[in-house]
Amino acid sequence: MKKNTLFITEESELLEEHTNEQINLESDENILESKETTEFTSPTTSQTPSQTITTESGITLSEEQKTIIKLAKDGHNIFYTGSAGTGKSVLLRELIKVLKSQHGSDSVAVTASTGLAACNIGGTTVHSFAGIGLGKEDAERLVSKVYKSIRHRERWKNIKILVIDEISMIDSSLLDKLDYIAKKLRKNNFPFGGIQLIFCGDFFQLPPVKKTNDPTVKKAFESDLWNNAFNITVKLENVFRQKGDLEFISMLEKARLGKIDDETEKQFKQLDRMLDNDDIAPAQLFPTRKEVEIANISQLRILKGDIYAYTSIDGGSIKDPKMRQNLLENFMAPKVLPLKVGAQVMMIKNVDSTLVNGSLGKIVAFINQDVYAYFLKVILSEDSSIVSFLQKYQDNMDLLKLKVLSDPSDSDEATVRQKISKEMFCKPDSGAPQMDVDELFGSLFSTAKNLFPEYTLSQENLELVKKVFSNLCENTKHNKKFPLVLFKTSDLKDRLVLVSPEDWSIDDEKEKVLVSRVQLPLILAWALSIHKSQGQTIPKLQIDLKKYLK
Ligand SMILES: Nc1ncnc2c1ncn2[C@@H]1O[C@H](COP(=O)(O)OP(=O)(O)OP(=O)(O)O)[C@@H](O)[C@H]1O
Repeated sequence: MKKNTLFITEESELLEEHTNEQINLESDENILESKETTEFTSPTTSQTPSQTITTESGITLSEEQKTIIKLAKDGHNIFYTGSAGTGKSVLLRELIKVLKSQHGSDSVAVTASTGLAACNIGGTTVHSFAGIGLGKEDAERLVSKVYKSIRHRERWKNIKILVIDEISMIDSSLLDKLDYIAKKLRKNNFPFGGIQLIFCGDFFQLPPVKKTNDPTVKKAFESDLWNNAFNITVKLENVFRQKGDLEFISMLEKARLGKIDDETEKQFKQLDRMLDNDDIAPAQLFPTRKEVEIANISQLRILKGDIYAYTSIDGGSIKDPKMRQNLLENFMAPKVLPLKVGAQVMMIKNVDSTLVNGSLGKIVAFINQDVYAYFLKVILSEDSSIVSFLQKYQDNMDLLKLKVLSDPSDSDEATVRQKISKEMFCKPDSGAPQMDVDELFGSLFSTAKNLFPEYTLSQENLELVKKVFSNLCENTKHNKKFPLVLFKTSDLKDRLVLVSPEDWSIDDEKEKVLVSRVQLPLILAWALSIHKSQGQTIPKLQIDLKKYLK
């Protein structure tokens, strides 16, 4: 098998120990390692300008990013890495798009080591894709488990490419088990039964999760598979996140390598300052879930007003409480989500290209879907059309009813279960805190005014709108209220969204739901765990580095 290594740096020392001759060190220069072949050209030395690739979100890919796309299209197994902010995720999203259009959607399995990382690239967890449940059994048992599920068996047989993001969080034994399953099911002894592999991640970031200090947990590159599978390793060099700030990039690189000298330490200490606390407060990072919870709840307490707590609807066939609890903890969404007007929250699903998993926002109000539909219609109407709209609306209050739940004609078991759980979640809630109607009206319309400065209503129409609004609030006061959130989207615009519930589930190999949860796709976000922050571009951050600096 050909071995090529692009952009080798100190990081490779770590890999090298475990990969014998396969990864060649070339620490001084970022040039193509060409001992065995010169088939590929290093992006930095490329003489021929290649075609521009612009992603859906308008990013123009760099030469090094484009080279990886070319290598992937040519069918190579690739592991690509790079420090934080080098555009690994941006590249991966584009790669997935290109490979799907080349091979067809069903041929490309898009996975990641954790649910959050998977959500970032529109995929599933490796465990869920593979049909191995928790994957604790030995390889032989896992093969027979997967074999029993037609869906998973067929999936393994039919895919041509397997993408795994955040590979640093997968341990070597799981990777070797997956390799074994693929070989057996595909009756093919090539690595992963001949499936093309695209792995991405940074081994200097989070390691595999282990419950105790288990010394047997090894990193993915220590697996048997790694040695045999990868003929290309690429390290992205260009840091985009802190683009232009070469000094800061160099400080981060030293921290990443654990080589902080006195000068760098001084520079880090100089960053200790108050940040602007305008619309979004800096998110604080903590290592444990408990610390995150304490920090968020104490911020919530500072806000005035009542707490609106959303309790999830959980289902699934597993009855053993401990096992159930363990599985439910895999979901990002908490059992109880306490919120207040003014609370800082994070979206935990990808809604579209700008409102994504990781978008931060603030709660403006809690309103029901009827009030929201009315509010939207009013702020999107011209002053001149308001009177006729109000007339029609009062004649037929159903005019604006939002269709939130899925169509009942979708009748497979999972859809029905999801629909019933969502309906339960949305059922009238007479105990919910009631907001003063004048105050609510004022807050909604001042938010609208900030979003659409040109929006105007004559005093007379404003009175009419308010009267209908008050009646509507009174008539629907027991309807379930949802948080109306003003998000900062990834293109740095403000966007107002009424957040409705989502469904998460873990299935077994026969597609039976083991555990499921319906909850709002939000978490409190003044404080975040280091795990949840992995892979996200957070605009403002506060970190306690005392433990790490002298
Ligand atoms: N070619 C590019 N040109 C300009 N900006 C880019 C490019 N590629 C990525 N970016 C920007 O750089 C930032 C970091 O990108 P991305 O999240 O993909 O990096 P990453 O390597 O996955 O980081 P992490 O390891 O922290 O997850 C994002 O804001 C992204 O929009």
